[in-house]
Amino acid sequence: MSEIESGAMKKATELLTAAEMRAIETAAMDSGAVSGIELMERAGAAVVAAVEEGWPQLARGAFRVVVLCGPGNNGGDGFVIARLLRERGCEVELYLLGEAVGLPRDAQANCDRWREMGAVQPWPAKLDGQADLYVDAVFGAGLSRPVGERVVAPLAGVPPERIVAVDAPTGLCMDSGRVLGSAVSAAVTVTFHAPRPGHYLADGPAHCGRVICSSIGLRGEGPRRAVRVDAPLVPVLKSADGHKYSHGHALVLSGGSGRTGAARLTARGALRIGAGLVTLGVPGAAQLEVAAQSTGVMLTRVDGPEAFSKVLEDERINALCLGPGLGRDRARSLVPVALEAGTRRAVVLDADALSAFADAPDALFARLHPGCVLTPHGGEFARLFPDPAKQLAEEPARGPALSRLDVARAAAERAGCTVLLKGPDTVIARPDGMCAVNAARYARSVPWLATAGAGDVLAGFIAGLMARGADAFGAAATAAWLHVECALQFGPGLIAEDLPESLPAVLRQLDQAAGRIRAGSAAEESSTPLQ
Ligand SMILES: NC(=O)C1=CN([C@@H]2O[C@H](COP(=O)(O)OP(=O)(O)OC[C@H]3O[C@@H](n4cnc5c(N)ncnc54)[C@H](OP(=O)(O)O)[C@@H]3O)[C@@H](O)[C@H]2O)[C@@H](O)CC1
Ligand SMILES: [K+]
Repeated sequence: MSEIESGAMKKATELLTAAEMRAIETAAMDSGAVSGIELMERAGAAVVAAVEEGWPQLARGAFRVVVLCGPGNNGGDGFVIARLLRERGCEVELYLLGEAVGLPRDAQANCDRWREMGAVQPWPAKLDGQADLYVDAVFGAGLSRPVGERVVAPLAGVPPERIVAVDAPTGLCMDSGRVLGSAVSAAVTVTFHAPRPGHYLADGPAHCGRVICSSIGLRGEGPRRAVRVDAPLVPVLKSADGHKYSHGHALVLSGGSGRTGAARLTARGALRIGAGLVTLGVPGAAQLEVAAQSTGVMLTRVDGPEAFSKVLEDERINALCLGPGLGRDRARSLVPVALEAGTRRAVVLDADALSAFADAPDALFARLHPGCVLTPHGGEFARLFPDPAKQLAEEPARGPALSRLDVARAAAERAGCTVLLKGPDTVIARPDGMCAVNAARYARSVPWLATAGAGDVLAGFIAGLMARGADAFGAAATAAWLHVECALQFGPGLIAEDLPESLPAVLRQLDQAAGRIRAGSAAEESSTPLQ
């Protein structure tokens, strides 16, 4: 079920890095609100609750569990889980990586409690794979270096459907979703307080299975430097009193004859998302072709930079999109004109408008402003930002590993504008470091969105929202979220043309969900008992 159907309408969920989570835990403990041992007990209990839900056969008895504990507090959670499952009548075996001497204090205390009911066995070379459940409590937030084969070997032959991971599957970096050395793959990953970027980025989803985020009674929030997008961040439903010009005018620049399809998709996207007017800027030779294929979109002739400047004398044109099917030569001559108006005009640069500047990205960056959005896929990103891309491609030597958030942030700072780095884990970064992740993962997985022209529509969605007055970051994050919702709405077999056409159904659901919330609050208001 897509999240808009849930009616929850929460716009975004904070994603905490391991260090941010540690700071919240430490602050709570320092304030005296809770002790480390209490947090560990709650964490263990949360995992047991998830196990009871996911493995209902536990309640029927004769349930055999293997718990693998590491040398830190993740292992400490493992001792709690072992004890609680034993108390529920399970047959529990526990193995510890390393020696009990040297465990952190809270983990040590829980190790001692476990010893009153069971043995702590030395690390096995392999396991028989016959238990009903395996608990991976080896490493979590403290993963500091690549994991050796010896660590993951016991779980090597165990099917992921029988593994529950505590906080993260061992070997997965929670900040980046990257594997350090080797990593466990689990059916369920239970994390605490707030999800982490690594549950959504890179390899995270392939290793986590399903993510359950459980409260352990902490109240603190992090610095909100990264969020997962759960709903539109900017208004997408139109108010009743708008006029077409109050919804802006987007101009999409097209390539020449035979290459106008991409820009037409972009324009359609901008129109569907609610720009008041959308015009395609087309070279003379392609005018007939575009006129024959486009309805609802206006046409204007733009042969070169001079004609483009002339068209831009119309101040009502407040958002531009250049790149889809534009051709690199045309991009090189038109992009500087598009950026001349500075922050007065929103500018979305995609595809050819990015590749055209691969040899001289600094010339492009010098002209960009906070009203711009760059929408590179991985290859375009590497051409414009070779240094961060190269660092990201290197095998991580220590944890936490460099993440897609880190490189998108670096790119946004360098470019001085919003950067949307495409992928199933699309990252949108603002120059001040704020990031949003639009995760097409887990229940929002849409492999059929990898289709020609889908990116052109996304650029149109962004330009359309910016024409309507949205800020660059909010427009990009919202467009990315809606793009995935459209793909979910349509389902397999989707082609790019279907994306704009799926938008009305998505918007209708948002409208209905908003209506439900309004109706809900009205009901609450009127629920005072009658006198
Ligand atoms: N704080 C709290 O109150 C709460 C915390 N909670 C739980 O604690 C977890 C975080 O605990 P943590 O910080 O102790 O880290 P953890 O993941 O156990 O690993 C650290 C140990 O592993 C070692 N090590 C690392 N990588 C390695 C490698 N590749 N190969 C070999 N060794 C390696 C590392 O060694 P070192 O780097 O120090 O040399 C160190 O000994 C968190 O995920 C959550 O489950 C919950 O109970 C809620 C309350
Ligand atoms: K773990």
